[in-house]
Amino acid sequence: MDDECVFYRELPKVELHAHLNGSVSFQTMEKLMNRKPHLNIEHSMTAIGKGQRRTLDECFEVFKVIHKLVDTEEDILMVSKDVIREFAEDGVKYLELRSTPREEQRTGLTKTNYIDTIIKAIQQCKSEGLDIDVRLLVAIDRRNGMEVAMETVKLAEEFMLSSDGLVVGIDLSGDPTVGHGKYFLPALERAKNGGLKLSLHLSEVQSQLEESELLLNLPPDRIGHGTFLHPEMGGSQSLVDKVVKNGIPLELCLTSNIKGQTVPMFSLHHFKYWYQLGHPTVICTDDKGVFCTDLSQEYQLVASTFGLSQKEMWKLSQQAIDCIFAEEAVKQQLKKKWQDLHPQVFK
Ligand SMILES: CC(C)=CCNc1ncnc2c1ncn2[C@@H]1O[C@H](COP(=O)(O)O)[C@@H](O)[C@H]1O
Ligand SMILES: [Zn+2]
Repeated sequence: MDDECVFYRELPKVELHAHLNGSVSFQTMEKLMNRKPHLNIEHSMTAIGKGQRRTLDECFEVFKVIHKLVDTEEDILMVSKDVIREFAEDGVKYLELRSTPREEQRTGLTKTNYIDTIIKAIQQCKSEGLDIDVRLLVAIDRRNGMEVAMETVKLAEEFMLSSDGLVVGIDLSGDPTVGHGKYFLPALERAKNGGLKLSLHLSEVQSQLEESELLLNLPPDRIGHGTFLHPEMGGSQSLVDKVVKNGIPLELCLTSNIKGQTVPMFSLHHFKYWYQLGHPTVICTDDKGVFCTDLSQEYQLVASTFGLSQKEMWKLSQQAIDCIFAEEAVKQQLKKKWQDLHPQVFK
């Protein structure tokens, strides 16, 4: 590893946009494939390698394959623990995982068990002494419609009350070309009123002005991607104004956007636009397994693409602490941790 790599790995980081089943590493995938050899699934079907690009449709096909491999409580426990360990090894000190609760008739998996198992994994990692604070966002997949969305919110509410602060919010994700955001407003409003934080995939693809306008009125607590919000990308000044006025942080995932072809090249990534505005942005991975990346690589990529210094990158990782969904006391603990680690990272 060269000095730059070492710096970005040692840099303490906050990861706020990581889909559990998109974050499964090559090594964990190997274990899953060995558990289910009859499925005949190969690595080329679950990840998009270096230099490769796929259409959005093709990317969403990948998740269907992964879901076949992860369909028992045992799988979910292993996947969750491996993903948490890998983020910890990469220098992530605070992680918000997100995942869509699934039921599988074949294996008897229920949505409640699904969430319970992820919580169990978080607790086990904690008791093993891993230096990472992990929280969970329960995800709504747009493909499943408004009724399932409402059920999901109710389930998340129950877990928010019973999980000792581990379940902190709701994510709206899934294929952005399916359905319309307006159908999810009642569920999202209920979540917000009940004390769940909202992170919404917004303007991930072009021509979603009306949907973005509606969803921004909630307003959400964070935005995933927001690729097409600003006027140069076919968005509008009114959308930008709403985001800025409400100080809504953006979760930005460079490799994901390049490999999913919503952004043509790194130098044209909307990180630049929002960073120049001085608006809070958080660098994230989205799906580190599918896109073959990790958070330290994403930080290094931002630094090299936009010519930011190590000091500026430190500031970015530190400012991400203010965007987390966990309570104020956790923010204070993390700020102290960053202070303590500073001399070691800049030795
Ligand atoms: C296609 C592409 C470029 C992916 C990146 N952008 C994404 N946009 C919207 N939803 C996503 C994305 N990546 C993952 N997800 C959601 O996360 C799920 C996988 O994680 P999980 O099963 O919820 O644990 C997917 O089925 C999908 O609902
Ligand atoms: Zn995402």
